[in-house]
Amino acid sequence: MSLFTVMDANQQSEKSPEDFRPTLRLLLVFIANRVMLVLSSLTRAWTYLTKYTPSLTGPTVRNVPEVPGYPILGVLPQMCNEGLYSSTMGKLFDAAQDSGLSCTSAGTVPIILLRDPAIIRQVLVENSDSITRVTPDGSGPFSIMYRITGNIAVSADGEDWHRWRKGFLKEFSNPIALRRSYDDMLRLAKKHVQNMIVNKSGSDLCQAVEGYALDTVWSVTLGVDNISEYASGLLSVKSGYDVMVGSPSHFWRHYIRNFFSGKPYQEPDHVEQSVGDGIKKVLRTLLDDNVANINPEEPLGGDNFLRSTSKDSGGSYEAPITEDVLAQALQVFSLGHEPSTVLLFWAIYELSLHPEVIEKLRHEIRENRRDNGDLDFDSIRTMPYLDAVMTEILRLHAPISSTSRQVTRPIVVETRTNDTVVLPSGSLIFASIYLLHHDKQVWGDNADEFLPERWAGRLANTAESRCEYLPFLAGPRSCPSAGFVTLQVKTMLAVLLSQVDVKLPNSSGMEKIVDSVVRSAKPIGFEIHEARI
Ligand code: HEM
Repeated sequence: MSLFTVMDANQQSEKSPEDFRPTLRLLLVFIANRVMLVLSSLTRAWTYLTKYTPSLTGPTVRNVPEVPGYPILGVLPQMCNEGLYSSTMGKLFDAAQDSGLSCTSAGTVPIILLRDPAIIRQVLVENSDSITRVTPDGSGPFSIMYRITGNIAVSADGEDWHRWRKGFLKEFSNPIALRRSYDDMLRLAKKHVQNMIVNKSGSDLCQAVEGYALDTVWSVTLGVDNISEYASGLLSVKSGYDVMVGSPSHFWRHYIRNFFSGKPYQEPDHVEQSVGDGIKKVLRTLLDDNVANINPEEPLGGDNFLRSTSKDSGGSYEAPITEDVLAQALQVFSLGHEPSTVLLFWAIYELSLHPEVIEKLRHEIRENRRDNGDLDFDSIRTMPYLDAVMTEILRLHAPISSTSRQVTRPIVVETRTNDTVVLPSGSLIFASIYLLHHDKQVWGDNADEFLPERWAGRLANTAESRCEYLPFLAGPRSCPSAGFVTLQVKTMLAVLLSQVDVKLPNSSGMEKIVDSVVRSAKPIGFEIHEARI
């Protein structure tokens, strides 16, 4: 019976004081129970606070300009997502104008923004062993991804990371492997452009190019080239994952969920657990359905990334899907097609605004194509204007807008104003790739303009090693698939430009949003007009 059962007035008047005793006892037990719950919650809150926030006095970093802290950053999702990326990052970036870096705090954790390329280099490249994406106790800026997917190349350190990274470099960057994948890439680009021609128009350009990005990456990964035709399960678990990984306010939601369920901070909360289970289930089905392609002892079928991973990690005919195969498949799931999709979207968008660039590209394609109309692997990799266009699109529209790390050992850096600064252990460092690529101090007054010509006589590699240009980051933790992505996007652009004009009738005043990647806030419709060049 509930304590608060409503009784009518007559019934009550017939009760003697004795009758109320059991109810009174129950009430006292209930109150004592609540008091205990509040006390234990407060104790747990205090333990959490003192454990995960090193001091409660609010940090500052000596010799670094400060902007006001955001002690409850992220409690309100909207405030956090917009606050961090547009407002907070912008303020930090402005404050770093003279010295090249600036700081604020979230709660009591120092947050340091690196603006100057030379300082970014000192931290990300020269001190790469004093920073991490995920600390051994499971915190750090990539901890959400880590709790959902478990250890994969992007979150791992040590032996696992070495082995997994090597696998990616071999299959997604090595020129011999890229040459091998090019014919499939070209065939898939033609297939997807043909679909666009047949459909004539569509309401969402991003969705239209996503199929190509998915098919090409899984063709190299698993040796199947029509994954986009049965990818609805994959895409729906992916969208839940992207929202979570790209949202800084998720840190707080996770903190609150685990706090109330009494779980340690490092463990996945129930929402993360269910997203992670969903991803693993969909991927497992995909791998099981294509197990012959992974089997290292299967005589038929060509090489692919997961088959060679199985071979290298002791897979057999009976058990081809090893732990390494699962980890690498999860990594491809996590980063494999979304950034390339938005990159293709931004490339088509930018070209639609610049017919003069299309003309120059078409001229270069005509000069280099073979008799059958196709560009061969060597030409597409070395055509200078296509390369400049690609580099400029990656500068203006870097799909991954920022990077962050936790400092594990104090790092000493020299500022632009020749001060020496110590970045304390435990602080979070950020570099905004988006703002760096639009920084007038680095790129001049025309930094916001799409100008492939700026790359004439300027090497992307040099800009990258100076940390002025970081679409794929630089240093030991840079993207190991940059070679693949560049070829993938160039191939699609070359096929599109050879066959069609793409018009985007409603794209003016486009707004961007930032979650795990930078994308258009609204779907952008398109029209396809055949064009023979
Ligand atoms: C346009 C497409 C892509 C862009 C712009 C891109 C960019 C990046 C960036 C900026 C990072 C560093 C992230 C950070 O530390 O904050 C990264 C890491 C990584 N990317 Fe990519 N990426 C792309 C596509 C891919 C693809 C297709 C794959 C796999 C098939 C991939 C696999 C990885 C891996 C494994 C890492 C971690 C590397 C390590 O820690 O050693 N990326 N990527």
